[in-house]
Amino acid sequence: MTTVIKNGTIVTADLTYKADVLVEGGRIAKIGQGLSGDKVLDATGCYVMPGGIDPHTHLEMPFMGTYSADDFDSGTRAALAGGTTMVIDFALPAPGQGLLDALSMWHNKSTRAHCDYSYHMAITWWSEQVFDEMKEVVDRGITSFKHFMAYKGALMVNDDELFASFRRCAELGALPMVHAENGDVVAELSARLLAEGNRGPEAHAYSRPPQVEGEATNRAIMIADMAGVPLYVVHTSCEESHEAIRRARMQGKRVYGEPLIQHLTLDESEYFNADWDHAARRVMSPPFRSKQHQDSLWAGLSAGSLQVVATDHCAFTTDQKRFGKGDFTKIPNGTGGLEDRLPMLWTHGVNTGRITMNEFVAVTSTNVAKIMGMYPRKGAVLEGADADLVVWDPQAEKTISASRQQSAIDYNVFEGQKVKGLPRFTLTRGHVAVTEGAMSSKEGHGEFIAREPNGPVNRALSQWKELTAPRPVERSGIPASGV
Ligand SMILES: NC(=O)NCCC(=O)O
Ligand SMILES: [Zn+2]
Ligand SMILES: [Zn+2]
Repeated sequence: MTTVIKNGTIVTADLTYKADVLVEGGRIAKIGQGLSGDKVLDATGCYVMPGGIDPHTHLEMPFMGTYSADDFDSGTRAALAGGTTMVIDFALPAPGQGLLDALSMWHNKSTRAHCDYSYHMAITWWSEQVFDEMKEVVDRGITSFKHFMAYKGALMVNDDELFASFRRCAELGALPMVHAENGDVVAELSARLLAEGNRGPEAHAYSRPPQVEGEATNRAIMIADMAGVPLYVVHTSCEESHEAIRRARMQGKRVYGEPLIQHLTLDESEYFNADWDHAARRVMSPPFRSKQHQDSLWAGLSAGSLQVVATDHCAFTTDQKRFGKGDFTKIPNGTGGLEDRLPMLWTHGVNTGRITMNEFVAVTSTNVAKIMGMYPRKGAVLEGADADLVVWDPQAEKTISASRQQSAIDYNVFEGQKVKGLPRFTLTRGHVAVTEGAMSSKEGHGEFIAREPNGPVNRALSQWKELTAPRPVERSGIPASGV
């Protein structure tokens, strides 16, 4: 059984051209003119692009005394509905729990996935066992390790643990990632705000100013540089953090920054809404920022100093958010966005001229696949690549509404936003999962994608670090060791 996508314009990270795409056995079999197949998908007036890859989701994640409400069933349905064909979630060992143990827990959850997936492994504590198991994790195709510099007393790791883990990542050809906020300062500010009677959701934003993010980003960059490893900074939300990344890249350091669609399009005024529920539903870390920070993030995407747009999809129901009534520190942190990332970015990015269509493909798919070690199997429209494709109708419009979403929660942070640019079809390894909003995805269709360590950037950086490593000076008559 073959499927042909006809009459569309292929848009990749670097090319735009008219051609048909033939899909067979879950892969792209041929790209060319006048192709035919058993089943025809009409792409007239549409762009044929690699499906989105969301590198940052938390599905059924145990967090702040509860579990995020979208699991691998509803979460990956939401992804496909919005043109995203792969998610990278986080396996999160409880402090003291082994990495391989956590991994099998996440493998159990993801059996329900409708689209392909991978994980990052979180380093939430440090020991010889963690050090040893990191190798096995990489051998099993999980090549990125996440570190929380915030959430003191829960997930946070300290600088000595960061340095040890980053060095281990360097040895293994893996990529360390950071949630960059100074957790000690956030804890102090939170306690002071509560003591002063600041108990509402707006205090969440007061407790996490841009400085805590800028400081932690810079610290992580310097630690990664000393460990000789590239670094990926998740949910970059402000100019202070972007500035640190930009500066590091200008100095030749290998650092990636990931803004979220929420930070690009929603601002801090949401927290001043008179409705407690409205504000609490938007509590996430880092919080939404001012317009000035948003402009910085958009500029970073067009300038190339920021490489990826994600969602950090970590959705909680209104009832879950209400755990924090009277104490903002107990509001579960996180927002949704999986179904809306591509339409919102197209509407506010491509339709406004802030980014090109090709840049859109790069930041939503191709750059993720390259950075995360799965290109060109994913993130490409090339013969032999997985047929994870979105046929994008730039004229299709809708108004975002929780009443029509796949996500399991009872609201949407983008409620009422009009978007122009939607999937006509979404294909996951050749299976047509979405047709003009109608779902035909299959629970359990999603497969785990093993990723490759030691990509070109890791190799180049370790070569450079080896070349410039400290060496003893040879002096005549004195052994170099100084003995
Ligand atoms: N971002 C957020 O508020 N929740 C999800 C966990 C995290 O990424 O920090
Ligand atoms: Zn985070
Ligand atoms: Zn996250």
